[in-house]
Amino acid sequence: MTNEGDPPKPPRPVVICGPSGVGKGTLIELLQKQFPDGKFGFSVSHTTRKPREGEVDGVHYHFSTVEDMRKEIEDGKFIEYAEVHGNYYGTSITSVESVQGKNQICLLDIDIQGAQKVKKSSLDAHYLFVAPPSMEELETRLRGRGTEKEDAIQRRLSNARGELEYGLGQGNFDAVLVNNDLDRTLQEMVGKFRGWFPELLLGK
Ligand SMILES: Nc1ncnc2c1ncn2[C@@H]1O[C@H](COP(=O)(O)OP(=O)(O)OP(=O)(O)O)[C@@H](O)[C@H]1O
Repeated sequence: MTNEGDPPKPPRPVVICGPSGVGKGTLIELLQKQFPDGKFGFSVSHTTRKPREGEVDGVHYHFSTVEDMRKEIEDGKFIEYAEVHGNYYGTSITSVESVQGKNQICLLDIDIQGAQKVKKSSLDAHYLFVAPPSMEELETRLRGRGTEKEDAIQRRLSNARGELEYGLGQGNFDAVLVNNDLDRTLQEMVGKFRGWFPELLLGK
């Protein structure tokens, strides 16, 4: 029950999942460019992996250490966390709250393990899965990005099979997009968002 004096309820967050290299980061960046007036905010995850070239602490990730993250996890500061490809990744309560506090649609770019935990949390989110047109194309993108060594690429590709199976499973996501042509996928994504947030995304 909401009373007149209550602050407005923030928009529901959107969890965006998909195998590494499928294009989640690229799509989120383009989405934010299409709506430059701050309709969307990005929940900045924590990670213990090393920053890639050009990645900025507090913008792309909060770069942390295994020791610090374990402590904060124990202290209950994370909505979800997971060990992926040998590193910890997690979403802190504060990072989502700081976006919601600005009344923005909070975007969470997280892996399947994380999404499953978010589903069990009190965060009432929409779930979007991004799939590659094929495993071959996913491999091409991962290699083309040039940010991982061979063993990391292999690990990501082998994880991708299980992720795809879950992502494409009946009822696991509210929407599934196949990221073939980037521009088209972006427009499909915008279409889904318009359906979920009609009043927020009017006329854009
Ligand atoms: N539709 C597309 N067609 C061709 N290349 C694409 C497309 N979408 C993204 N890419 C390219 O694929 C590579 C991987 O994209 P991106 O880094 O956004 O993936 P990601 O899903 O965010 O990966 P990670 O989970 O590892 O961060 C990038 O080099 C990007 O430019």
